[in-house]
Amino acid sequence: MNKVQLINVEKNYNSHEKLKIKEKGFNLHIPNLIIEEGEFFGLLGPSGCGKSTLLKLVAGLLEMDKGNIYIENRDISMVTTEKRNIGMVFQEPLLFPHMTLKDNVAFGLKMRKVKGTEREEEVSKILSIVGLKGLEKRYPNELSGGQQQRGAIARALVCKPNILLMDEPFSALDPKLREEMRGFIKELQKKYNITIIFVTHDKEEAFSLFHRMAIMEEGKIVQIGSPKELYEKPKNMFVSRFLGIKNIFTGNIKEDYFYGEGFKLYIGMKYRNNLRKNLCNTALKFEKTGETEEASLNKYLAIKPEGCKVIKELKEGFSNSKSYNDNFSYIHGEVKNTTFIQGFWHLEVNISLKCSLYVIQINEENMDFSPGDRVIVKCNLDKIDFIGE
Ligand SMILES: Nc1ncnc2c1ncn2[C@@H]1O[C@H](COP(=O)(O)OP(=O)(O)OP(=O)(O)O)[C@@H](O)[C@H]1O
Repeated sequence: MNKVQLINVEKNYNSHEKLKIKEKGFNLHIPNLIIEEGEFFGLLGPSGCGKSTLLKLVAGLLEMDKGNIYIENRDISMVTTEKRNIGMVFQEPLLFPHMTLKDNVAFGLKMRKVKGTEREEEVSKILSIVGLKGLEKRYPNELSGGQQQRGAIARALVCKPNILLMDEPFSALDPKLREEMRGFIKELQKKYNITIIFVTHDKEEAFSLFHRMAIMEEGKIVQIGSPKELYEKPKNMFVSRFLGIKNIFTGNIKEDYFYGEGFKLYIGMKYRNNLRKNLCNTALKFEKTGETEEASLNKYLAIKPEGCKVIKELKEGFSNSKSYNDNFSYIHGEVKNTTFIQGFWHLEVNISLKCSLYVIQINEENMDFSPGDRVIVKCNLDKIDFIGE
């Protein structure tokens, strides 16, 4: 079921009278965004791309210039914030300092005129759900950062909101607590099937939490998908860079090879497999120059670190970049850096004077690596792709 839908929503800060005429305005435009019931949905993007603006529009804290917002198929565009029944959690817990935790959590219910005993029951229930039972009488300054944020979550959930909006709720916490809180919200979301829209610019947070996420740039959604989909098929260089996807090389395709800066990689099978046809509409721009299409292509080649395997070069005469069977390509290199993390090698291999390839592979017996080792990198052609600009 559609829980939230935004249709043709626009917010233009140009019309903000405080902005000087010459100042470049900001324009948010969301043609159509659907968030499903029980979905943990992320809004991701660099600072200033409009994540909080989008959240505020859903909450009714900002007025739209155009468009409609629906919650459970009801147009709430003209409905006030209080009547939208939305829970909100911000970066700072924003608990009232002069109230106990219990009173803070009860506040929303009191405003809704929920009677004493029912209120007590609801507050007690939600405090035990967020793991704060026993701390009812404490004031915010007597709670840790994580406890305060749990208090803020309890306060947002106690009125049984339609949706929970969270704007970088854990970014002020230290790394250990942040991880703990991520685990906590993930479990809570799953257990109670809460629909959450969560703003972050932290990739790690995004990959560990969201069912789906939207990557935003300058007020627009560039790509939507599950973290896995976005990692495997980033739409363009902006998404790839933002997600920190490694091993992206510029170069040209000619015949069965990709020519990067100082290296070449056999991509025959991948190329023949109609990849070119699939990408024509999205990524690759074929210039009609009269030359062969292949020669005139300027492309970004992405090689997934986990799709490669580094093998020690034992014998001479291994011809560079030749495929021994159709689904792999081989490239010579020299190990530049090695890091061993919990059973995995993270290797940086120089494949030319200008380019290095980052590889992640499981540790195997007799497979120790050191900087300076001559190696062969075996690339799985299923794990290479081309990306549009
Ligand atoms: N009230 C306002 N008046 C004018 N411009 C504004 C206003 N609020 C935000 N902006 C501008 O709109 C753009 C989007 O802001 P927004 O806070 O939505 O970004 P964000 O993606 O949430 O950023 P961050 O990650 O830094 O919180 C920014 O360029 C910002 O300067």
